[in-house]
Amino acid sequence: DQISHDEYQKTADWLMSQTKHRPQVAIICGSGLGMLADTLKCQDSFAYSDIPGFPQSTVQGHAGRLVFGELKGKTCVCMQGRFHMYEGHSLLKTTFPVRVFKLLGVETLIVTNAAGSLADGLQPGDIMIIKDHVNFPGLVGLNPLCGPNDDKFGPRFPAMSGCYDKNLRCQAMEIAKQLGVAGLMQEGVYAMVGGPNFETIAEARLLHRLGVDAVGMSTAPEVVVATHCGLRVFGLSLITNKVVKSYEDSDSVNHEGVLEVGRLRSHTVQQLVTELISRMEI
Ligand SMILES: Cc1cc2[nH]c(=O)nc(N)n2n1
Repeated sequence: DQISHDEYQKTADWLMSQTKHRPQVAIICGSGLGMLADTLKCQDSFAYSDIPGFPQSTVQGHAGRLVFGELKGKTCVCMQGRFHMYEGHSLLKTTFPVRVFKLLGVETLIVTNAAGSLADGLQPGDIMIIKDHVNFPGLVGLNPLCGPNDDKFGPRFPAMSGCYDKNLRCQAMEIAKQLGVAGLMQEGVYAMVGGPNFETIAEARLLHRLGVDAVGMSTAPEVVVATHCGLRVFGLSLITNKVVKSYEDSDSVNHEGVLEVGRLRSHTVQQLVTELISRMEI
């Protein structure tokens, strides 16, 4: 199944007819991090179900609203709730909003997600600035860019090296120091797995051996599409749990625990993203 350029344009035109906001920054809020949207000023918000072409979010902890507004003088659009491959959506659907943001004039995409940590130094409650990702589904052809290329968005064979903007990563670390939360933060490699099940111990050990620091079930397809159409990208993972890597360890992870850490740290993530946006020279 394909999505035509006109379908993206139709959604963008509908949104532009419903709000005067013309966003420069788009933010995709991960599990339990939707509160960021509530801090936008002069909000115009829309339920995904009211937006032509938008899929429906079905995951507990994801609201399902698109919120436009002002944040530190920058016009932003925030996704409260995102779409995941494990919900059964095609990757064209999970990444549909990214191309709509491009057509609205957005230049920078900020993605946040919840993830389990494989790196010994990353504890639950820590924040990982995404330095790079491993897109496992993409490596086997589950990729939103599969099919005829839409040259209006980007090239047939887009480069992905450096898709997480280095300048924004440096600024985020600087902000963390000033906020006094640098101790919670480090850069790392994020891996996307399809889910919805969490990893087996053998899978966790394999990922760790491959140099992955945190693992989640989202983000990579959105970033691939964003990079394809020339958006600058910044990503961070809120570490919700340590992935079980030992057969002696009796712990196991569950979605409730993932949401709990999201609530705990969401204020810090909010401060970080807000400050990062306020420093953006648009
Ligand atoms: C959102 C999320 C949280 C975790 N934790 C984990 O151990 N493995 C995952 N794949 N994920 N994904």
